Amino acid sequence: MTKALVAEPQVRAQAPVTRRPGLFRRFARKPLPVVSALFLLLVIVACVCAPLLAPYPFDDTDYVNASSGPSGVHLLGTDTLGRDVLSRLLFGGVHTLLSAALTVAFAFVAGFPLGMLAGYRGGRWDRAIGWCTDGLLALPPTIFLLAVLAVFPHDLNIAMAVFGLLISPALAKVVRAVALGVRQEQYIDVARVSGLGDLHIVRAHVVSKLAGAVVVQLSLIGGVAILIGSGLDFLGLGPQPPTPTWGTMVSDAAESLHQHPWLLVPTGGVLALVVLALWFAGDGLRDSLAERWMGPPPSAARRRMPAPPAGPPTVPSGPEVFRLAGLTVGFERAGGVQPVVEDVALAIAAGEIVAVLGESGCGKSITARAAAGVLPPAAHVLSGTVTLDGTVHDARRGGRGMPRGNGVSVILQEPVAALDPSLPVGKILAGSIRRHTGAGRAEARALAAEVLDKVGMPDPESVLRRYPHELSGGMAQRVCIARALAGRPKVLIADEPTTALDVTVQAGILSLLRDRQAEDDLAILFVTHDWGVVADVATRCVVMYAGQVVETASVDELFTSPRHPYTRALLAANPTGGAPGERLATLPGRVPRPEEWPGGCRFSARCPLATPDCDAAPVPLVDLGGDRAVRCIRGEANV
Ligand SMILES: Nc1ncnc2c1ncn2[C@@H]1O[C@H](COP(=O)(O)OP(=O)(O)OP(=O)(O)O)[C@@H](O)[C@H]1O
Repeated sequence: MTKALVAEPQVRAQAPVTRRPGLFRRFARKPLPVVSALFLLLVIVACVCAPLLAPYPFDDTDYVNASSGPSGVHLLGTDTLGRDVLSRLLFGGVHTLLSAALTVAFAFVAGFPLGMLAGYRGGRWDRAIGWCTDGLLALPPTIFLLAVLAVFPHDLNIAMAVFGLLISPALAKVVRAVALGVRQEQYIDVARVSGLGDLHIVRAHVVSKLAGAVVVQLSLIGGVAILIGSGLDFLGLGPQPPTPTWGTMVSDAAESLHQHPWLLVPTGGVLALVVLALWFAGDGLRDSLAERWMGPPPSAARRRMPAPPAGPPTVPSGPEVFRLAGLTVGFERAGGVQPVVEDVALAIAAGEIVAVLGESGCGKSITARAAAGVLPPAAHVLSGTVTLDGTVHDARRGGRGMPRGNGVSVILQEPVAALDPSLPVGKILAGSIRRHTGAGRAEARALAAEVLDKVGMPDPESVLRRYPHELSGGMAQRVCIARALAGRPKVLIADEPTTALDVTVQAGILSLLRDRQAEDDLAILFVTHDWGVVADVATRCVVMYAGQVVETASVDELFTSPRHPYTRALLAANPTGGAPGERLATLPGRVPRPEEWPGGCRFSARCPLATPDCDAAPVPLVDLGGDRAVRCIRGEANV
């Protein structure tokens, strides 16, 4: 069923899908990395095929031509014993490159999972892994390698594998730093709330962002390993003569430097060139990986006035499905944790849209995010419970155990930021669908097209192939809604989902949410600071001020008989309610910052009805019966 769009601009929808070149083609456009990679490939293949390609055995001596320069017989000349330099470089390369490959492999196997665990999990994992990696980095690698070689004489492979472990913290720290950053992206929070497991999120959303940094780090480690391994060979600690390695060849060349300086050119040259080529190729590969998901920045979102109310919302029905109780959330400030929302409680019935309203900084988003379990890392839930379908979950543990995706889902203010920029829409949606339905790849893609159709997306097949930055704000928000609904959630938490959108797009998204609420009996917690939106979609309203709920009521009651002076002042300042030419009332002053909250009524400094009694003691939320409650000492009298 395709819903008609409400005059939503489809400029980007009609643009042809940009086909991105694959990784190989992007890499092929970079001359220096390409030449470096080809050179490396040539060296590796030549070394591996040394028994076939080398013109002479590595220990074959030609005394007549000893210490000769390049010639037709010996392309790179001979050493002091008349051994062919090219042949020895080819045979020796196997040892040198193999030991470097072992270093890289051990560094990766040890460093990548540790860094990922520390960065993605954070907290105790991060601290514990940080101590281990710092301890490992503090070990002097040279002394350690000499000790290993004392136990396993001349076994450079074992020594370099140990070196891989010693240097793995360098990789772990890079992986941790990137994973830590990616973990804080909105699309990770949203993926978690849409029910995806950690393993899936790491595989689908984190690993791709790490690939570039890991490639560069591994190429650096590889280069350093070649140099360190050659250094150990140079000192005679590696394989013994006549077995060639690049390090022993440089050592031989250094010994005869005055008599036969040419010998240092091919031996030292190959070492330097291979290391440089490795680093250049690594950088090029990193850039090509990054280009895969770098698109033009999303167009700046415009904020406009809302559409006028479109008639009464669907009448709520059904039993309570979601309840937030005693929620207090704080942020660390100098001197301790400062609460920014306090003792917030609200409930939503199936098929009901509850709006959370208030000025900027009142705590609406923090409340919604705590309800969804997607608070910023710096936030601490000090108390509170989230009850979903009768089961109580501890909000201090992020509502751990609460069903995500098919229980609670979330959509946020910036739809493009909530979508992983490195994945096309099809993959983003299919991931959620497969998680919830167990469908195979092809089936999940077909279902993804269906879900997009259900949220009124024109030409779903084409949208599935697009990347987030190729979508308009309205289309991206529809994709977010489609993903949020893919698991058939009971509760949708919408944190200002239309604020960043154009007014016509806003109307389309609101109408879509109303449809889903009515047809799927969806309970929606809708954060907004816009009375127009409240009138348009909400059935009940929770007004917040300075971190507290100050009034709750049905939307009709709130519009006709607001009880709290703050609600009245907000309504009076509502631009959609003003008559043309009439001066709009403004709300003097500002919301006090959490550190400035007074002991009594938090609104008293701005309240026209304030008396000394208002500041005497904290004001409780008074139940007025039915849906109504108000936090004002005048309580019921406040009419
Ligand atoms: N990451 C953060 N670090 C520190 N304090 C924060 C952080 N995020 C929010 N706060 C504080 O928490 C309080 C509530 O913020 P919140 O974002 O919930 O307000 P809001 O009502 O949703 O405002 P807006 O409509 O502007 O989003 C504010 O005082 C704000 O300064």
